[in-house]
Amino acid sequence: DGQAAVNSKTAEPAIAEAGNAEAPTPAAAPGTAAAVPQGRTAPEATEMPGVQAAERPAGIAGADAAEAIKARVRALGGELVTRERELAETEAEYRRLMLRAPNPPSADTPVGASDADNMLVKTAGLLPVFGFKPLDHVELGERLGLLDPARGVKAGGPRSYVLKGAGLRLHHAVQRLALDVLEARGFTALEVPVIVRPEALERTGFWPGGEDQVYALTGENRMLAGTSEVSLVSLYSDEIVDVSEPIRLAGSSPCFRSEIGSAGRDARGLYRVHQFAKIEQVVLCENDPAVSEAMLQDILENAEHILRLLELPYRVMAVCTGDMSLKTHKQYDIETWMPGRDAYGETHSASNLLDFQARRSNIRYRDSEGRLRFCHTLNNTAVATPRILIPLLENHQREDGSVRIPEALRPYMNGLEELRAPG
Ligand SMILES: Nc1ncnc2c1ncn2[C@@H]1O[C@H](COS(=O)(=O)NC(=O)[C@@H](N)CO)[C@@H](O)[C@H]1O
Repeated sequence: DGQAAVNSKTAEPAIAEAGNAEAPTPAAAPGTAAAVPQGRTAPEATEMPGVQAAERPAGIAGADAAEAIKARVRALGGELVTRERELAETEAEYRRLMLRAPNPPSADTPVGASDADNMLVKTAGLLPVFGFKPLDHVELGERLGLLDPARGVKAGGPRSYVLKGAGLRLHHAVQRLALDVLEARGFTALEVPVIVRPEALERTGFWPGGEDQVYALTGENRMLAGTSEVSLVSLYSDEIVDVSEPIRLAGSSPCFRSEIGSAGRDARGLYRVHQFAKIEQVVLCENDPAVSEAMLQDILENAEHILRLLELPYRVMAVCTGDMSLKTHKQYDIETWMPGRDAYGETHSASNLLDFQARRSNIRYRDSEGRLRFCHTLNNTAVATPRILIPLLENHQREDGSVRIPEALRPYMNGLEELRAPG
């Protein structure tokens, strides 16, 4: 479900040069237009580089020489204007191309063409064995009074849903559980903007390319973010941060996606909808592949821990090159068993972006030698709902159509231990 990347149509701060994050703004050569404050003429020609400081001629000859030099200055001024326009055009083209330069995949990323080439890393939890034909989440949800898909469509059109009663409480419970797990693991819980500026999408690598995945607000230069990752990373843009301890952020937000290109895929139920909720993990750390690799394992484990608390069987996949978006260096997806599909379905996506986002967002830190370096950034889903309700309902269903609530979730459901059909 990641978002890919292509054309940019928005203003964009310059991409800092590779490697020299401390690149000072190049001082214009003395006497050139850039160095001459507005409204002043260039200093005496003899101070101009490249113009021979001729011997000061005496008398009439001197007047001719002065004229010649003034003509030269005018000519240089005209050439300067041309050169500066060419430079601006070249820099704009350079930035346009750099915005499309993909992040190199890690050496251990499987090479492949599509998700079919993703590699199994591990499976966890036992698949349920039902002594009966299991119902899918839509049937379960309607019988238990948790969903009302038909009425959702009336309001929102296709790929809309309605959560009702205990269905809504489950939706909140899984988010509260995820937030508690993350806060206990040093994450700061945040609610952040979902209405975002185009720059935020470009500086986090969703644009150029993901324009059609995003809903735009008519008449305003604002979009609805598909994930709070956009705002969480942008919180620190253009800042020098302290990552002596990694910065761990837990974002809670609705997410909006046009799902252009998904056509009729997963059109039934809660799997692929235009609006959903997610608790998002974002980490900023120092520019050290060993550190960000360790952080990737951390945020993966956080998600696995939540799945174990929900007592859901899952597997971890190493995502291949052909299934990664341009901003990703290394990615794992977690797929959770969905009996209604008799298959695993993606529920989490964990990525290490190295300095790809930090470079575009200009997020730096001072290393032990005092040098300014771009951070590494990572993200992973902690929980995305209502999609997670699919395995939650389907794996824990009983023959009588009731659904057991996992122990760890009960405190968030007022102690409720199971869901039963009303009446
Ligand atoms: N259209 C959708 N409907 C319901 N859930 C979705 C939809 N798109 C994505 N999700 C859920 O959100 C999770 C994360 O989405 S993602 O695009 O793969 N990755 C991100 O957004 C990253 N920021 C990590 O969370 C997915 O694994 C899936 O569980």
